[in-house]
Amino acid sequence: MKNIILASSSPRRKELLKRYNLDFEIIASQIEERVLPYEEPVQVVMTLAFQKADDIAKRINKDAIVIAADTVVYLDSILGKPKDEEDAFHMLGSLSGKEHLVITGLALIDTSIGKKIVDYETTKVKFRELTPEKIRSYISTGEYKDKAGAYGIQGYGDILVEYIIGPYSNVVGLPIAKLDKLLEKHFCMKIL
Ligand SMILES: Cc1cn([C@H]2C[C@H](O)[C@@H](COP(=O)(O)OP(=O)(O)OP(=O)(O)O)O2)c(=O)[nH]c1=O
Repeated sequence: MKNIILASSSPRRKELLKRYNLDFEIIASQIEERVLPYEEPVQVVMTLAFQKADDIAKRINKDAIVIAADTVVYLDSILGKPKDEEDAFHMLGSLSGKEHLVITGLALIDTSIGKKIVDYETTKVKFRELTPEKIRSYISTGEYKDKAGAYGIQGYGDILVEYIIGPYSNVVGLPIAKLDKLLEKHFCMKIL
């Protein structure tokens, strides 16, 4: 069995991967996540996921498969993590009553042979019409922090969502089915 390294500081990614039949180590990448305004969201998440995986692949001195991901919310423009409560208020207000996309880039690097695979997954999420009171109540839970689009569907944020089309784990930050497919196809490995 190959060594697996999850290059992530995200507790959500760790929890999603821990459910499966896979021993892995966590080493968070230190890259500065810079989004250029003219880039397409798919390009952005794949580039950032690759930079995270590559950062760790270059720093470790052993054979391993390094897995990294990057998630953004997209509605006319890219919504990353909110800077503060006001930013979260504006983000959630702009998502109210509309469909948006959650896009996660996934990067896998096998350091033993230098193989690099980058892909992405998309999930459509429709929000309810949200009153300013509802948005404020949600923000007061504190769960908006550190999450793309200022919500977490896995927590109180579920109350904001009317429906989703596509994989749930992708919204939480690690598209498990896509990861399994890529591992199977390119690295002859399964996570279940
Ligand atoms: C939309 C949404 C995002 N998120 C999270 C997933 C990601 O952790 C975060 C997006 O930030 P990312 O920059 O993708 O990841 P991160 O900084 O948390 O972790 P790392 O780069 O070290 O891997 O938003 C949820 O947890 N639930 C949701 O419903």
